[in-house]
Amino acid sequence: MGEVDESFFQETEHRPKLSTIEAENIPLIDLSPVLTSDTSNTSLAITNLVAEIGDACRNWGFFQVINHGVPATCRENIEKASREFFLQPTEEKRKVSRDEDSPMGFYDTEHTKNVRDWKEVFDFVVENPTMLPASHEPGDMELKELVNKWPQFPTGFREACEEYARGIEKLSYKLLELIALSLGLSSKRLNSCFKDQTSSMRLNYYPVCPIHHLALGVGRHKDSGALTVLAQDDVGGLEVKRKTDGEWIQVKPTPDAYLINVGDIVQVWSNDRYESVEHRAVASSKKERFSIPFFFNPSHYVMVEPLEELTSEESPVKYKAYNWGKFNTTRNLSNFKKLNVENIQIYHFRIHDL
Ligand SMILES: O=C(O)CCC(=O)C(=O)O
Ligand SMILES: [Fe+2]
Repeated sequence: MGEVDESFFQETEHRPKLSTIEAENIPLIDLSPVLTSDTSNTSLAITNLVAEIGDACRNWGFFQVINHGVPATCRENIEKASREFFLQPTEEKRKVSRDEDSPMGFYDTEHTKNVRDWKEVFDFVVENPTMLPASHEPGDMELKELVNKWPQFPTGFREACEEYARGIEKLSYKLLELIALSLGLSSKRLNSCFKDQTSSMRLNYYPVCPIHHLALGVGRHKDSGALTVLAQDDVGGLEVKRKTDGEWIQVKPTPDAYLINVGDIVQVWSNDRYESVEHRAVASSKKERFSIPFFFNPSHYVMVEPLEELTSEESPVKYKAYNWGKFNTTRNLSNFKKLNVENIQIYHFRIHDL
């Protein structure tokens, strides 16, 4: 990481608090009922599980899952590969640097809400290549291919990433189906939106931070996709904005669990029944931290809008339809540089005169 400069400094109101509130941890949900049967099963265990997921999505927007079916070795392999990759000298990592034309790979100057994050990342797409709009201009129909850039070292890095991605993708479909059921939809109602998925994965490395009281590992934000499945190590640092009072709550890491949050797309599909909740990661002055989010995202051509089944005269449509690919491409522009404009957000598509 380069010299400490003011681009890392959060505005006073967004700086981390020195003491965080001890609160109950966010819900921990046992997925074993869907390990042994599929989501079309109507057993009492599945009905109860669906109700738990619905409550967690409504009350927190976040939950943790255990007995999720992802083999422990998959996670161990990618965690080891990630650690070995980031602990290499910067010039080695820069061999797979991302840039505007080829946005997958290594990056250490990301900004969230125009403030630099205290982290390094490595990004890859789950389908290689992935198609996305070439530009954010609404009239431009040209597509571009996102292609992964794999480092030569550590050996086995690519295999570990690809194997883990397949395991988490399977879990993501299960979660999508459970969330659909919890909204009163059929379990497979949303699956076709992911036919040409634009899902991506990120390896996050948060180095020890000497200015942890001024900077954040990742600044406050909401995830713009459908679902995020996060593996965090045992250091901790992720904070979630509690819906009841707006306080930042630390998510205590649970061994072998994945942390799930619904993103903006689920908020729009559900017509605000489930909200995408703001979160951030504090940086530690003592320990480096690693995390791995999987961003489960639909095909670029999906028009995101409230689902017909969830709107009615009593629950009128709250969002205008938007094209996911264009939204994503516009959002990604701001990750590369400090912009003087506000980032695109779903509330720009909100219908105000209800
Ligand atoms: O590292 C974490 O705990 C959170 C990362 C995150 O929120 C993100 O990359 O979107
Ligand atoms: Fe996030």
